[in-house]
Amino acid sequence: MQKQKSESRVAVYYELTKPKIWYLLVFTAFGAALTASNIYDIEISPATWLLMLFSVAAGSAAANTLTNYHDRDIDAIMERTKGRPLPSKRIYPAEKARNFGLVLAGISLVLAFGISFTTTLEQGAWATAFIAFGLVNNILVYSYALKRNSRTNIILGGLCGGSPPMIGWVAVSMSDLWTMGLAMAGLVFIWIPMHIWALTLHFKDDYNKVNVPMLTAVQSEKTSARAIAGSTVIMVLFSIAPFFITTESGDSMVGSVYLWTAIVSGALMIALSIWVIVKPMEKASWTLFKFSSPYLAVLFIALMVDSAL
Ligand code: HEM
Ligand SMILES: CC(C)=CCC/C(C)=C/CC/C(C)=C/COP(=O)(O)OP(=O)(O)O
Repeated sequence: MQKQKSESRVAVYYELTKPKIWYLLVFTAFGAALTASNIYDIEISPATWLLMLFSVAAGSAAANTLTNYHDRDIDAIMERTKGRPLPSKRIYPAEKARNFGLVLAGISLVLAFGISFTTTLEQGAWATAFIAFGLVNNILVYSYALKRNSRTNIILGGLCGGSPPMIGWVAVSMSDLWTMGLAMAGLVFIWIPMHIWALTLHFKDDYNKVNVPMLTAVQSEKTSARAIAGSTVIMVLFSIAPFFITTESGDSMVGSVYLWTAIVSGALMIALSIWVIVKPMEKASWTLFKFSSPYLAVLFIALMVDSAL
């Protein structure tokens, strides 16, 4: 009985971190690191892999935990979130979750700085800075400052999504960090509006119950559908950018395998967003949301494969 109880304690704290979300965040860091390793033919030591992946996992888990702590009041009201560990009192008092999140955040910063000892001090310092930026942007800027006050909360509050690819890149090289590294971070950042606005259109009533002004919860269905389609087109157009980026010696970073993957997968996402315009409140927005994460993963897989060829 005691073993089963201790497992459920681990499981409920694991659930508190929203693992499905940080799995993809960690995957984008992994993708950026492997792509940089392929492009510059730099081997990544096992220690650097572990420090980089675990710092991003701990940082993302910390951010999700601390935003769950902050949003426990509205989460208890929204249908989609009321079963979570804090609203359901499966973790009580809530300060236990806050402390857990703060410890995770501290661990993520220490692990990121540990990259200094397996690469260079400059690389470790940048990795630490990107973790700190991700934490501050997601917890303080998005959740505490913007989420309940601005329709554009996910724009300034979405910059954190670019942190994991920047950490993955800088764990391998400082070269082209602000061109190709930033482009990979941009893929995640520019992907966010289509990812979340499709979902919040689907859960419009939930968000209005708690007065969270997600753009597609407060706009008309027609305007929301257009915002989703517009953000999808912008994302697809931006997804071509890595194909045109070259190294300092003028060599392309990625080639036609990535280009055609981005074009074909982008065409599917645009088709889904047109479906949302035609039938805005149907399951079309939910389908677009569910396709959005695999779409981002496919782009990062194509970057890894193409850079290895
Ligand atoms: C401000 C930025 C973002 C907001 C507001 C946001 C919001 C959300 C919400 C509300 C959900 C549904 C959660 C649930 O009810 O289970 C969700 C799911 C998800 N998010 Fe995001 N998200 C953001 C950025 C990101 C980023 C940067 C990533 C990873 C790169 C990401 C990955 C995911 C994944 C993998 C899921 C689960 C998808 C599924 O169930 O199919 N999100 N997000
Ligand atoms: C490296 C590092 C620290 C990066 C941080 C990146 C990060 C954790 C991004 C997650 C963003 C996200 C899923 C927000 C959830 O929004 P929400 O709280 O509105 O969703 P909810 O309504 O489902 O709770």
